[in-house]
Amino acid sequence: MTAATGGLRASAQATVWAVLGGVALCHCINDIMQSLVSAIYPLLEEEFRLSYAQIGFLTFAFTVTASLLQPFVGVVTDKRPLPLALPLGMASTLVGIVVLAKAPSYPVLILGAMLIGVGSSIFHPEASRIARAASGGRYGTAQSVFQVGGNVGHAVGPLLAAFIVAPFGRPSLMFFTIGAALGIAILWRVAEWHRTRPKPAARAARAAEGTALPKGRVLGALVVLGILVFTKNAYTSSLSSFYTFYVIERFGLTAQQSQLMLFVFLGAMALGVMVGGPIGDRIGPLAVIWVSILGVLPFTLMLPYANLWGSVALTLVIGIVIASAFPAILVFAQELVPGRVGLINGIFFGLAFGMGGLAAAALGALADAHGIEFVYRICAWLPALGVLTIFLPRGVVRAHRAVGPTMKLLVTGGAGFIGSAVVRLAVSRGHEVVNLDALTYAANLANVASVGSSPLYAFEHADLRDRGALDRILAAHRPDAVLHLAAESHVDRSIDGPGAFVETNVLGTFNLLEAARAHWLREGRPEGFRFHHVSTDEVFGSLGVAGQFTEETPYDPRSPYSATKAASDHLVRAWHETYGLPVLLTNCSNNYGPFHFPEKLVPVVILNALHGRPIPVYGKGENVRDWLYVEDHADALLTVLERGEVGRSYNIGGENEARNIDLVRVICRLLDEMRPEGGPHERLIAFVQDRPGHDARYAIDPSRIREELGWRPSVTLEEGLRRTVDWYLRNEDWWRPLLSREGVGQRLGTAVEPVAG
Ligand SMILES: Cc1cn([C@H]2C[C@H](O)[C@@H](COP(=O)(O)OP(=O)(O)O[C@H]3O[C@H](C)C(=O)[C@H](O)[C@H]3O)O2)c(=O)[nH]c1=O
Repeated sequence: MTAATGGLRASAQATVWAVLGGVALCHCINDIMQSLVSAIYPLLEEEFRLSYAQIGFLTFAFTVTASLLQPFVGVVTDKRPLPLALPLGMASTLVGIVVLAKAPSYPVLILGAMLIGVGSSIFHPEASRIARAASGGRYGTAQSVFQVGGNVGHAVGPLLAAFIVAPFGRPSLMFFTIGAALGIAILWRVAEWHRTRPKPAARAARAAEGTALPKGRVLGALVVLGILVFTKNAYTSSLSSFYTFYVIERFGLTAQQSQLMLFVFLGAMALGVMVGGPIGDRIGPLAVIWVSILGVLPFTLMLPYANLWGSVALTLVIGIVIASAFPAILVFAQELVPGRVGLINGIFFGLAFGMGGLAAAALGALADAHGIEFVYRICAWLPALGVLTIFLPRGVVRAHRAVGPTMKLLVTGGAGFIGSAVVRLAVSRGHEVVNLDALTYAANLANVASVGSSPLYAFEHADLRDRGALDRILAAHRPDAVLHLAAESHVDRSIDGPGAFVETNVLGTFNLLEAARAHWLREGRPEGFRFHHVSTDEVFGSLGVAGQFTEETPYDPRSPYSATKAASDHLVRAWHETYGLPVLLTNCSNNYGPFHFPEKLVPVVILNALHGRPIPVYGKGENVRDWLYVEDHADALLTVLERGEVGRSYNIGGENEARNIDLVRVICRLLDEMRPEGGPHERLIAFVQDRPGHDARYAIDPSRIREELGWRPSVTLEEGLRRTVDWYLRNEDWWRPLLSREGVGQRLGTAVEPVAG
């Protein structure tokens, strides 16, 4: 790999870290103020003679306000960014602190706590969303950085309380307002950045964020995650609310010493959230949730039996382990409901605060009745609820896991169907991506709107036939690899007008090879450079009833389209043999999935059925294709790019062979279930004139990629089609404008007379 390949480019990295650092700092200041609510409890108890129940209720007043407001803030921020949210949130917390410092009575104390709750509810969802938007796909790390700010704030709160509030009394809270004013100034800068960054239209962004699981499973998984948030927060918040009393009672500590003990606990939590996110980005958030929620149980059970120093050690471990779950829970939930990050943040922060407060109030009453130790024994068992993680769907987070070192990729055809899936996945894995696209009839920038504002993404409007433009773009961006997907791809169109296919697929690939070779030489032939040509299994011709295409199958293209792809494959191999250009080739089977342009079989069937129009099946529908879910294909392409052997080709198939007619029937049945209308959709099937030279059967032998690179498709055809149909049902905004594009909805590929000229 080149020197640049090992990490993100400096500029993008600096932007990411500057924004994340700013958000974390603001979070820290905000949460220092917030944590003072519980840190001054011993003082309040002394001054106002409060019972545990009243103290619990104070926490409840703070958290109930925060939890009820946060989902609303989340919904608003999904619709449009709120540049004032962060300063406003901080300002409200600030006023709450002043009220708390001056409060003459218990009811005014409650008012102060509620004002701090309002501040938190405005602050948290939006700050977390900014962190995610700036993260360049490392969502876990972004949540960790954001949350470590909060946890450091929570830990520093008791420390300040120990040395300032405890000796000098409540009015010293005013000191903190000065620090908070400083925080607002920094926040203003972050908010300014947020306001001025390019924003994709919210709807297009939602449409572009990929598929989701069936609604029932999403809901079930969200409920489980909600219970885990409850577990984590009821546990940590009730522990921290009563910690000071617990250690005072058990070990006879002073108020100051008890605050130091609280600092150990909250400081350990800061460490926990710091490590949870990056580890989650590596091994998957689900694994982190498992380890942390279940792993904390034995340590908690030991706590009531430990001596003072044993308690300090256990407190450290418990804090680290339990807090490492939180970034992972949040990232997992965000992945479940793509495009609704604000809402999910709102619900989860709301739940986190609300559950903690509810638990504190209830446990406060219990502590009055049965003693503080009893409360501990209840808390100890809460993490057992972590067993519910077995119900969480594993597939959701697979695509978002960072793999290998990051690179700067030039992706051609990144506004197309397969290209855009590669762009989205590559950005989500932290790669920098330059999307080069000519924006011809099948391209659509809405396909990449979800990454459009990422600092890792850039777009270049250029045509492969323009060699000058290719040289300029390669010199300007200096990519570590070229992933070449741009092509005219529709077999029917190649029958009606083969010229465009020869120009783009053959001459375009030739131009790109030459421009890439010049770039590679200019850069000093970097060892890690790759030119990856994405091709098709159609180059191998047509199979009979048995057999499969291997990488050794002789080329036998039979349509103008496949002939041009075969030609470009040969060019790429020749550039490797002759000039030593480090190339990779992949030949894939038929793709399907979200963002598929409505000229190919799967979207044609879905949309014609939805409109009650005839579903055209060529010939008798007995032709067989091997169906590959597009997001699996994108994953395979990045796998080959990262680990494939130079000069080698890899066949990528879905291990899902089906006759066209059977596939069409499955889609009809899915639509009967998901959008029942009139009668069964199968009634719309119409057998029409066959495609000239229609290849009978394609089937891929995927042994090489499976055995050498360990890649396999992740979804069955039934599951992939269900996701696809669901996506089209939910994304009319995306497909509706495409219906008026040239040739869509018409029968193509029957013009066998030569075109004049
Ligand atoms: C559009 C249409 C197609 N068909 C039949 C024709 C084929 O046997 C099968 C799939 O046709 P489609 O045009 O969607 O895809 P292929 O011709 O197999 O080619 C596709 O998969 C390969 C790997 C690529 O490399 C091509 O780029 C890609 O377009 O359904 C119908 O029966 N009715 C229709 O309305």
